[in-house]
Order: sequence, then C-alpha cells, then structure tokens
Amino acid sequence: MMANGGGALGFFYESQKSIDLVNLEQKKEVALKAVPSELAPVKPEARILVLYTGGTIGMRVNPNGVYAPEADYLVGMLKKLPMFHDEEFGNRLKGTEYEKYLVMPISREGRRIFYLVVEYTPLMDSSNMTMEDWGKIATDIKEEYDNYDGFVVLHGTDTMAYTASALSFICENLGKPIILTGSQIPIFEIRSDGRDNFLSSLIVAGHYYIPEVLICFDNKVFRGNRCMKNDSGSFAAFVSPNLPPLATLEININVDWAAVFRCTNTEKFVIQTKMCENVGLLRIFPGITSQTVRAFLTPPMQGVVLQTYGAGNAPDNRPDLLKIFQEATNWGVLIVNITQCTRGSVQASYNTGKTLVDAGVIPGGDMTPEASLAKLSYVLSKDNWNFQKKRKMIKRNLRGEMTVVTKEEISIMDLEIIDSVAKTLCLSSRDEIVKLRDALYPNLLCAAAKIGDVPALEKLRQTGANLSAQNQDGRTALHIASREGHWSVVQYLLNHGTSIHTRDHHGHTPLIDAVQGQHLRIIKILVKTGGTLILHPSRLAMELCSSAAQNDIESLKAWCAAGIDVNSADYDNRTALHVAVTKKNKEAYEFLLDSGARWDLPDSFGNTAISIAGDQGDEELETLMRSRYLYPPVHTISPPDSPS
Ligand SMILES: NC(=O)C[C@H](N)C(=O)O
Repeated sequence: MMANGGGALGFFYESQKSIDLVNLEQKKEVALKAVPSELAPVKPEARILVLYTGGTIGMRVNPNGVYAPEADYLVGMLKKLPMFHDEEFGNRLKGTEYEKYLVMPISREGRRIFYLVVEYTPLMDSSNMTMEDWGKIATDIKEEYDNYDGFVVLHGTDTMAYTASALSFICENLGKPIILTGSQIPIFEIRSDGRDNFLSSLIVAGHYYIPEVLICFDNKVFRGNRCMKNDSGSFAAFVSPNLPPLATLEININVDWAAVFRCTNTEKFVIQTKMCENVGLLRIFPGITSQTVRAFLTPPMQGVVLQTYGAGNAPDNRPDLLKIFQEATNWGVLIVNITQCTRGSVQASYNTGKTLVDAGVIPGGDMTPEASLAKLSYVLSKDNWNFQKKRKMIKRNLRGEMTVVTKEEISIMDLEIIDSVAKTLCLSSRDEIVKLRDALYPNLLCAAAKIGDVPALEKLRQTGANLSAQNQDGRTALHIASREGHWSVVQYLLNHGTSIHTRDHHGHTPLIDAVQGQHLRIIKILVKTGGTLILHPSRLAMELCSSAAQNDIESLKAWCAAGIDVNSADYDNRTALHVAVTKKNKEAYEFLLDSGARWDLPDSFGNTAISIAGDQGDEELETLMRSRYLYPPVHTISPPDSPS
C-alpha cells in the first residue's frame, strides 16, 4: 500500500520544495500570503498529520450493497461539517502553505487545529493490512515528524490493535502522540461513532503531549499495545483489560499523566520497520497433540505466543509437550507464555506454569496477544541482538505493553507542603488531595527547576508528579531549566522522559528557551534528542537580524547551534548578513559568513550584502566576500563541551 506519495504527501514536499526553491519574487508573494497576523490563533496553532489508510470510517455502500472504501471522498465531506472545518477561516488560507489543510474551529482550550489528510492508495479494509503497511505508516510519520505536533491514523477496527501494537515497537524514542481511530459506522451516515472518534483524536493529538501510540475510541484513549477489539457491534469496540484508559473524554478531558509511558533516554525519534514474519500464536487446548505442537514450532518459525490457561498454566503431566518446548528453545525459538483469559497475567505461581518456565518458555505477564506477536516480531528482527539479548528484551517492558510490579505508591502525604495545604483547606479525601496535588505540582516542578533543585524534582516525581506537567502559561520544568541553564536538571528531566516537544502558550519549545538563554550545551542535547524550534521563517529572521544589529555573537552562535538556516529572510527578504554589513558590525558579519551566510541574496529592494558593502565604500569587505566566500562553506557551530 503506498501513500499517494505523488499526491498529498508528495504535495507536501512539493509545497515545501516550492517554498524552498521558489525564486525570490515568488517567495515574497508566498510570504506575503502567509497566515495573516490577525488570523494567527490566540494560542499557537496545532498541526496534525492525518494518515487515512481506510476502514469503515470513510466507507460508503457500493452498488453491490456492501461497504467499501471510496477514494477522494473523505476530505470533501469533512469540509461540509463545521466541527471539522471552519470554512470562513479556511478560505483565507488560500495561496498560503496551509491551503491544503483543514482547519477546526478554535477549541475550548483556545487552540486552533490545522490538519492535513493524506489519503492512501488504495484505501483498505484493515483485514488486508500487512507488516509492510505498518512500515509504510511509520515511514510517513518519520518523514513528517518535525513538521507536526501529532499524528492521527484513520484505520479499520478489525486489525487496529495489531497495527497500534506494531507501531508502538517500530517507533523508537517517540515524543509525540500517534493516535489510531476509526468507526463502526461510516462517518457520514446519520448515526455514526466516527465523528466523535475522529474529533476526539484530533483534539487529543493537538492538545496533549502524550508520547505514545494510542487508540481513541468511544470517548476513551487507550495505550495501543494494551488494546484488543472486543465487540464487533458495539461503539465500545475496544477494551484494554489490564490497563485503564490513559484519558477519558467527558465534559472535561481527563488524562492520567502518572500512567503515561515515556522513553527515558536522549535519543532522537527513529523507526525500525523491519519486522520478523516467522511468528505465530498457538492456543493450547485439552488433548492437543505433540504432533500439532511440533509442527507449529518447526523452522522457519522463530517466535511463538503460547496462549495457556488461567495464570499461565499448561499440562504438567505431558512430558512430550515440555520436551518439544525445550527443544524449540534450544533451536532458538522464542516462546512467550500469555493467558487465554481476556484479563489477567501470567505468573509462575502454579507448578503447571513453572514447568513451562523450566522448559525455556518466557512468562509474558499481562500482554495482549496482539502486543505479544508485535513484540516478538520486533525483537526477532534486531539482527544485532544475540539470542540471550532477545530473550532478555522480551521480558523487559519496552513500550508499556506489560505491567511491571511497581513499588508501593509513596503516599503523597510525604510531601509536607501538600500535607500542610491540605490541612489548611481542611481537605481529607484522597481524591481532593490528588486534585490539590495536580494543581500545585506544575508550579512546584517549575520552581524546583528554576533553582536547579534535582532532589526536589525527584521527590515530586516519586509522589506521582508528571514531570511534563504544564503550568498556567503552558511552561514545563524543562522550559524553565533550559532558560536558566541548569544542565543537571535538563539531564534529569530528559532521562525521565520529559517531553521536549511541549509548546507553551507562546508556541515556544524548551529549545527556544535554551537559545534565548544562550546555553550551548543544553541546546546541543535538546537538538540531539530531536528538539525543534517550530518558528515561522520570518520570525526567525527577525531574531537573527536583531542579534546582528546588536553585534551579539553569542546570540547568533546559539541560534546557529539550534540548527537554523542562517539565510532566513524577514518580510523584506532582509537577512542577518544584510543588517550586520549595514551596521558595519564586523564580528557579526564575519561570524555569519563563516556560518554559511550568502552575500548574493537580494532583499525586496534589490540590495545584497556585497552591494551594501560597495555602497559603503568598503572594498576590503567586498574583496573578502568575493575571494573567501564565493560559495560560502557551511560551518556547523559545535558548542564547547564546557558547562554552559
Ligand atoms: N469498523 C471497521 O473498520 C471494520 C472494517 N472491516 C475494517 O477493519 O476495515
């Protein structure tokens, strides 16, 4: 299945290419038609990429009287529904880079969501999904990862749990929400669950930085690799038997931040699309023959999910079976034991379960069949892992797919301030105190970050704080620590999975704070982890021009360390080099030239940096530009390793 890469995704590139490659006149025209400032949303807009793979949600009844996906139908219909598209606002985006986007009305939270629907060709009933299709979805997300705040995948319900489980492993170091949704009734029928499911997915993806692969259905947001399709006729089609929903959409949207799974390293988002196909699911039943089991475990089988009884039990009076399991393990087959029960976990608490462990079978905890298969497929495809490493990784909780025994939740009363405020307010019930905690924690986290107090952050974390919590201004502890230059706090927060993509109410990510604080080492680690600035080119140009005008080399170094294009131009196509030369700021223009600034770019009045030097009679600079910077070398400014 190919996303019509020549179509919408290709459009996206074309639009990017056209903006990048357009000659200056056209660029000016496009720039002038950018989102007019008075249209700029009250808070930063959220940008969502929607990958429409198929499923009932966009189907129509075809001439044969059965549901079938229909190409080029969904977007046109969405434009007619006011909750999906603000037509008046949308019309004003014609000619801008947002022309192809649908735009939702401003949400209750004050944010306007822009979303681009990429329709796959062919649209599929999800029964036809393959591992290759999983790889295609992940690749499309990876290619656009920095351009969007979140991703929604419209998908059939029949295999949605398989795709969500697979994507949860394929996407490594995920920092943004990927939400799969669909419906039981097509979205454009009079009665449909599709409208709510799709709207909820867009709103959650556009407002909540839940860095996981999720399934949004029937006003609940589940961790994707905990789900299974449980009811083919109900709007409550999915269940997550061993983990409550991560969010519920009622009058309010309630996110259980303490349950959100976060990757705790500082690596960039990557995808591993290679998946092992030699996996299978064997459900044992009374009287199963050893021939059946042996046939199933024979090469090329490499990984088997063994579905056993109760808490993970199989006959312990069948040495023939146990012998086959041991032989298969010795051959290098990974066998994971999960329960046939919808809910519950495999523990080696019975002898019948322990005999399996002794035969080399790995307890799979409370994993679902879908997650177990996906995990086996993912782990087995890691060619650089030996068999023991693969066995170890199957046992490990990689993406929140299994419950690990957590130490007793430390009472939130351990935090004196909560205790004393609760007493002052005469609060006593746990719910009230949890609400108080959730109200206070964001500011306590920011206060601790402000003074660089890592122990205080750890104490707050241990009592249930969500380290990515946003204060009233949308700022997180990572924003504050990045602005203040507290390296130890930044390291602590990143190592505990704090989101680097959270944007405050000014649209700023922590990376912008680090740049404004000119903390090069923090800039470096945030960029390494995948942080982006998300700044409009003209806004960026104004920052660079301002620094050039003040001859502020440190600021220019910080912006360059964040990976900006030093040739960014403002609304008059002025670049920082134009300004530095005009102001005769020698350090600034030499730094900019060393960083790849071009002296031949004309502004809206036809002036280039070199013509400005000529007009000023600065022949030395003219000669320097022509001799040393004919085609400016691109120098990457690597921040010093010394503490910032
Ligand atoms: N409700 C649905 O989407 C079912 C459909 N057969 C699918 O999985 O694509």
